[in-house]
Amino acid sequence: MTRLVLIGAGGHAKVLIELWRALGTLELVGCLSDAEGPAGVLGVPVLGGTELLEVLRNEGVAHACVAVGDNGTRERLGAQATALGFALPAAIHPAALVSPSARIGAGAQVLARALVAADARVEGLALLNHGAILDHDAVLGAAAHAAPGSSLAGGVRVGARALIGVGAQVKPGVSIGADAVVGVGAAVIADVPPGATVTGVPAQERSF
Ligand SMILES: CC(=O)SCCNC(=O)CCNC(=O)[C@H](O)C(C)(C)COP(=O)(O)OP(=O)(O)OC[C@H]1O[C@@H](n2cnc3c(N)ncnc32)[C@H](O)[C@@H]1OP(=O)(O)O
Repeated sequence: MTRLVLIGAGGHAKVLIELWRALGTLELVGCLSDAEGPAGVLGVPVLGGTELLEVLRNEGVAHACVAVGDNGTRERLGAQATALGFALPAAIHPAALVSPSARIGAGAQVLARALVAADARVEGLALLNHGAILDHDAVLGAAAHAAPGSSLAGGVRVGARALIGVGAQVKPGVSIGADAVVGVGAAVIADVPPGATVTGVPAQERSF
């Protein structure tokens, strides 16, 4: 069976271990983590830090999955793995609903109960978390994250590395800039500039 290394060993790694086990298509050889932590995650050994990526690649492990919630870190580690020659398969939970006309990029993650509707696009290393909705023609940008239960309506565009908080709602056609943050439970009814943080109903920009 094709072997895959998981980069990350925290909470998001647990979710992805269970996703890959549910799919049953790849063998998990272990997790890598640069942080101090336990020797294993849900029965998968932590082999060491990311310096082992090159060793594993040389041993013939050809697939990697970046199991890190932070968007910038996920993007950086994804680029590192790609540069070493790893393929980053999209992780799509068997209980997700993905339209046949949707497109899912390399290393993207679509978790259980998430919905990707007609002609929507999940770009590389983006994360559509549990129960999140990416409706028709919407785009979740590279390494962006739509948190659990968030809803991105038709034609919404989310820029690279943006975070849409848990349960947030975004009006049809709205654009969210790169690196923006939408707070938990916000209702976004107007475009959000790159790097801005918005909260509340209706969402308003505020500095933290
Ligand atoms: C599987 C998973 O867990 S995925 C997890 C995905 N992550 C998320 O959804 C988290 C999104 N992050 C948030 O919503 C955060 O609260 C942020 C980014 C908006 C603000 O975070 P912080 O800078 O840490 O703010 P902090 O908690 O210190 O609160 C600062 C102020 O903002 C208010 N505030 C914080 N979040 C919100 C919110 N979502 N809506 C309204 N007000 C908020 C606080 O009440 C506080 O108000 P005050 O200054 O009047 O007392």
